[in-house]
Parts: sequence; C-alpha cells; structure tokens
Amino acid sequence: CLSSSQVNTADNEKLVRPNVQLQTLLRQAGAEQDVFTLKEVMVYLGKYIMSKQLYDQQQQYIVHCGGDALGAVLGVDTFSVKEPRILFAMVTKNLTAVRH
Ligand SMILES: C[C@@H](c1ccc(Cl)cc1)n1cnc(-c2ccccc2)c1-c1c(C(=O)NCCN2CCN(C3CCCCC3)CC2)[nH]c2cc(Cl)ccc12
Repeated sequence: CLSSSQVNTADNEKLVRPNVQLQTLLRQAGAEQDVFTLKEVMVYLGKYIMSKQLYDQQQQYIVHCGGDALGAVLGVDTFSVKEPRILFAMVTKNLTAVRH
C-alpha cells in the first residue's frame, strides 16, 4: 500500500533527475545531488542566472542566455521570467521523473 506521502505527493515534491547538460549547470550553481524536486531545480537555476549575470540590467525579468550553456539547455536565446508555464516546459524537457 502507498504511504500518505506517496499518495498525495504534490507536483513540486516529485523527484526528477536532470540530464547531463542541465546537471552541469546545477552543479555550477552549488548543487551536490543528482536527484531534485522541481522547486530545487528552479532555485539552483535562479542562482546560476544570478551568478552569471544573464538577466537584463534594465529589464531584470528578461534573461539573455543565447551565448551561455543555459541557452543550449533551454533551446532559446532569451526568455521572460514572467512566462513560468513556458519556462517550466523548457526546463522539464531536461528532466526525467524518478520512481521511488
Ligand atoms: C519567482 C522566481 C521564478 C521561479 C520559477 C519560474 Cl518558472 C519563474 C520565476 N523568480 C523570480 N525572479 C527570478 C529571477 C529573475 C532574474 C534572475 C534570476 C532569477 C526567479 C527565478 C528563480 C528563483 O529561484 N528566484 C528566487 C528569488 N529571486 C527573485 C528575483 N531576484 C532578482 C534580484 C534582482 C536581479 C534580478 C533577480 C533573484 C531571486 N529561479 C529561476 C529559474 C529560472 Cl530558469 C528563471 C527564473 C528564476
């Protein structure tokens, strides 16, 4: 039988494994694990964007990642932080759900 935590696992508590390209970026942002929650992936990606100053200084919700490995991972040159659905879709292409 499933424990209560397994039954009502919210999306952001589901465990995911990034592919090698994304894992490399997360490690550069300080991650030391191989398996994450979606929320953890986003927190580390935020740190990565901050550390490499990829956001637009004038419009700080615009991220320019074309010349960076992040652009290759997400498949875009620029994105807006104000489009979370688009952003989650781009990030989840690089994640595999972990059965536990
Ligand atoms: C709500 C959250 C978010 C989270 C998920 C989504 Cl799908 C959209 C939005 N968010 C709001 N602004 C940002 C942001 C903006 C510019 C540069 C860096 C981060 C974020 C992102 C975080 C994050 O973990 N954010 C912590 C607090 N942020 C406040 C904004 N801070 C700003 C400080 C001034 C300079 C610009 C960033 C950085 C820390 N993780 C992300 C990962 C990506 Cl792929 C894209 C964006 C973010």
